[in-house]
Amino acid sequence: MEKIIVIKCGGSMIDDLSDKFFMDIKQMQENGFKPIIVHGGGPAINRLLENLQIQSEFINGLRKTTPEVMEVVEMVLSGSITNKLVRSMHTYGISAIGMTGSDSGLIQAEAKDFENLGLVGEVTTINRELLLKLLSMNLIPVISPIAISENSNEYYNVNADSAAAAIAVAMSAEKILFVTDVPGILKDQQVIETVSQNEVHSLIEEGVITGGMIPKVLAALKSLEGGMNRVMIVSGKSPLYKKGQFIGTTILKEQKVVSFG
Ligand SMILES: Nc1ncnc2c1ncn2[C@@H]1O[C@H](COP(=O)(O)OP(=O)(O)O)[C@@H](O)[C@H]1O
Ligand SMILES: CC(=O)N[C@@H](CCC(=O)OP(=O)(O)O)C(=O)O
Repeated sequence: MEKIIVIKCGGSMIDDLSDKFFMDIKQMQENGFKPIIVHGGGPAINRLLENLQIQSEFINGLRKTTPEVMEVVEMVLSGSITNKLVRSMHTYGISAIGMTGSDSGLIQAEAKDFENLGLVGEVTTINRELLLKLLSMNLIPVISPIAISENSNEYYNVNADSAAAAIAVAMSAEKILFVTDVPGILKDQQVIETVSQNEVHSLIEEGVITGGMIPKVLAALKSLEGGMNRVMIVSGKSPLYKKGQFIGTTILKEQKVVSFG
């Protein structure tokens, strides 16, 4: 099996990705890893909506998506950000191919809660074969989290963290990295190096994890439940790894205590 690594690039630092970030991706490929990039773009969507004077609101970290908002979401994610990222990768000599999740049913979804959230999608299926084919050609897929319904009649806005988690699980990836604008989960301004599933829930309840970090850690937990073993939150503003180790917060599966006798 290929050593697939899913890298979710958050919109929070997509314009500030360091040279080292791209060089690290190249290095991963040279070390035999097959990266798949899934990107977000929340802040850029906010800016264009504001310029167009279109109101939008977040409910539990998810953008309520009317058809009008959806047009802007697609324009920014698939029209602008995917292409920019692919061009940057080419500048560093990395062969990448930009795709939206609705290409060839790459990400299929259904409405999460149409009444309250409109066109927000929950992933149901990933076109695994398509991604495997692209990876076998040594291309890095750069995916925007727009999904399509099973009957292709509807398209959906999927939170990029959940899209990345669904892809990592479907591809049986070795690792998923949530690349964001902070060096990991912070508590009292210090990075927490490792945290268990239960501790994550406590950190949310205590109000340590808030805002955009909530959908990220929930997606991280979902990927652990889906069978992933290595889940990390790392910064895109600094090198991804040092001395062969990724730098950031590792979210660990709860260890089951087995008692004998
Ligand atoms: N405990 C925490 N540790 C680190 N960041 C946190 C925490 N709680 C909330 N955050 C916020 O989460 C943000 C990252 O989420 P978000 O802005 O959605 O990023 P992205 O666009 O990369 O997905 C950080 O910039 C920070 O403001
Ligand atoms: C449903 C939903 O909220 N979709 C997100 C998709 C982009 C995203 O997730 O971007 P970040 O990674 O920068 O947060 C949105 O509309 O902002």
